[in-house]
Amino acid sequence: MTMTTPSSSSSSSSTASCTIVYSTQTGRARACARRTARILREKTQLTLLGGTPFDELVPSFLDYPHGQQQQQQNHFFLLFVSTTGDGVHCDSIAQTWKSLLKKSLSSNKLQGVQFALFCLGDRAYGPQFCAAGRKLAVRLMQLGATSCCEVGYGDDNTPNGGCFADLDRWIQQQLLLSSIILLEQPNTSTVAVMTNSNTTDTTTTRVDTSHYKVTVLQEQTKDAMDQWQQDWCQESYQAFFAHQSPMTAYRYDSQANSTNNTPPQQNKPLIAQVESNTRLTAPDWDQNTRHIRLQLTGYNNNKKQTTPTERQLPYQAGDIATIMPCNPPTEVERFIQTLPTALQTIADKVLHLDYYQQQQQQQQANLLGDAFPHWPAHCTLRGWLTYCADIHAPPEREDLRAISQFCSHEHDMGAAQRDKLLSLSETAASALYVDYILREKRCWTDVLYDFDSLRHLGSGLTVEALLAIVPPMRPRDFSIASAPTTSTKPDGDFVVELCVAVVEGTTPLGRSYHGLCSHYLSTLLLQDSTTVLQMWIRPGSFHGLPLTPSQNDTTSEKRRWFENPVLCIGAGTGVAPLRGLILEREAVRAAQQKSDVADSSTIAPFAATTNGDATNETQTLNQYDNLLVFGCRKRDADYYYQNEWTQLQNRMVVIPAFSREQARKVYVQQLIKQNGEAIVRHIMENDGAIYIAGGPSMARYSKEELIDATARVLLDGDEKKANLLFKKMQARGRFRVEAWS
Ligand SMILES: Cc1cc2nc3c(=O)[nH]c(=O)nc-3n(C[C@H](O)[C@H](O)[C@H](O)COP(=O)(O)O)c2cc1C
Repeated sequence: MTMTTPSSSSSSSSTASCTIVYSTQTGRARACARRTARILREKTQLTLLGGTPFDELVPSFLDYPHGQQQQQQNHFFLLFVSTTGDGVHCDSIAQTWKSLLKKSLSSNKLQGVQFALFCLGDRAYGPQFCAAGRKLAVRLMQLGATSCCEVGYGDDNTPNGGCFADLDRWIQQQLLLSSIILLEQPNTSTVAVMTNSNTTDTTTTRVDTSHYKVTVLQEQTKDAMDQWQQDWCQESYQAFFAHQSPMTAYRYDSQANSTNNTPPQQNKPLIAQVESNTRLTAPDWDQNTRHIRLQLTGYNNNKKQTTPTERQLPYQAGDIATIMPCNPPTEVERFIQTLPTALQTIADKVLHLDYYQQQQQQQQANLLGDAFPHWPAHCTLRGWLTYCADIHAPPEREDLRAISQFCSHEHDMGAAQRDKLLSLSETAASALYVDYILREKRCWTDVLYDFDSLRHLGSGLTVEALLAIVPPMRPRDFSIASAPTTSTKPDGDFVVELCVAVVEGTTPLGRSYHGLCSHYLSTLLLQDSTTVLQMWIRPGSFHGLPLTPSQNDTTSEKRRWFENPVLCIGAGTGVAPLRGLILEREAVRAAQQKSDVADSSTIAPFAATTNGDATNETQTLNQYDNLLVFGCRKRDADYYYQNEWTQLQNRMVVIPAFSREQARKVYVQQLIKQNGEAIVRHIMENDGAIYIAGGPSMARYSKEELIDATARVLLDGDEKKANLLFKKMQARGRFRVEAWS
């Protein structure tokens, strides 16, 4: 996407202009950017430019045209930055962030650049709350940029709307808006009160459907279920799927060797077949958690390489599988039934979709708006709804505003429904949005069903409008639970195992709901054993850990990796990447032992290390190279992989925290505190590693207990030194957190 530079497009030098840029992993920062753009359009004279992810910004910050400061003094960048991983930046800012960190940049590189920053995050991550946004603010200022407005913080857990509630406050309550007024009128000493602050005028926010031209062909095709694999539209769907690839996904060549040659967004998904899909939780337990084994075929690694440690593996322990789900036929049919009759009748006709790139000026006017250019060129409406449209997602408030214009005036309740949809998108009605959409988990289908004037005669809802409003299907992430070394077959095929908790339940009003992707995965084998699914593999926070000795390591260095103990801490499905790490360590160790024997090496068997000064407790833990502190509810209900740990009992110890087996709840962090001295001595004194996976609160409390124990046991109570030690361990790959909400 190419942008105009501020100087070339500001309508006059006294009108402020801003370029909107965002970084997002799951789309919320983009939704915030879109909402802000709409509000600014309604309430200010600002010229809005751009509306793009950081790494697609042209010119980038660093290429920002210098020497035109006079013209640009009232231009600013409006930035929306989400945090992911353990306090790190999202993929869509990776390149920009790398460039910004270059040591060679002078401290006035961004002089004259003004920015307003809204950070998105989750306070459950503790000190890592909005870490990425805060780091960006510091770096921009180090390079001479100035912040023209107090930094805004959005927390997922803020009552009545999460990040969006915080965003509205940031915009309205004299932060962003007042800064803009000062930019527009630099000599104003007092902030003007905004007029039309509660506008419900939709003329400025009408959905522009002119990007698309849909031709309905005469052919009719019934089979939507495997439509994406049919010859007549396969290429179209593949182009759409490739565009949904995560930026950091591995690219495999035709032989599926990892390769970096394919440009991002032309990265077709891998095709997997379900080998097995079994329940991990007890049959009478209300949580359904599955162990799913996926077979990826036809990926020949270099067969000349024989030992697992030398062979190029298709993924690394702790990597992430990004799965492209599809909507179940029943939900698609229900959605179709909520559409105007004219659309229902063409649901199975072949469609040809043309996308028109708008002229630059129009593009700016439709900033962050209504054009997704990558829908498949050939499909049916039913196929599009099955594979491409995220109709199971809750509509954002801006989406409700967008569809309000299609409430038919010919329907008795048309005007009232339009006003209702508009008010649901207003800041003042955020509690209503929370009650109606979030708490009741209403998705697109539910909303279209409830607002029946949208399908009434005269609604004007067309396929073009749906293409403009409904968001594209978003692939979902799952940590890989298997060890790559033992999952790779001699012919190059490989297996990926997942541990998936199926999201399902009942809302406060008694409506049942389920999570799209976990439900999709849970039903895969049940439907049809030949079903294939599409996925990518990408690195997660545990990627690149020192698990596998490199070929250049000396024998004694190789030995060290196996001798150093590892502490894994996890709860629930957080055990998935930890299982991958533990099994991989054991697989590499076994392979190494075999090759040591073959080499007639004099290396002694891998004996457990002991510590002369140890307490009884330490001596017990010290016998094991793998410690797992695992939290679940009950031993007989959801103690995942218990049998496997039993088989490894000579090499590992599990400290389970069963939260519901006694009157008072017990969590992993309490067991870490209880065993703190033994754990810390064993891990720290043997140059071990610590990996945590699961919910952000569990991860934070566990880390705090570990730091506390390290300070107490090893550093005379000096917490600062303990914190520093963990930072150093992190830099060496010896401490990592993979947390998700
Ligand atoms: C895997 C994962 C890791 C996260 N890590 C952090 C974190 O370290 N700090 C934080 O404040 N928020 C963290 N979050 C919360 C996100 O920043 C928050 O959900 C945000 O609204 C997502 O915005 P996005 O949809 O634009 O990516 C994390 C979320 C996920 C899914």
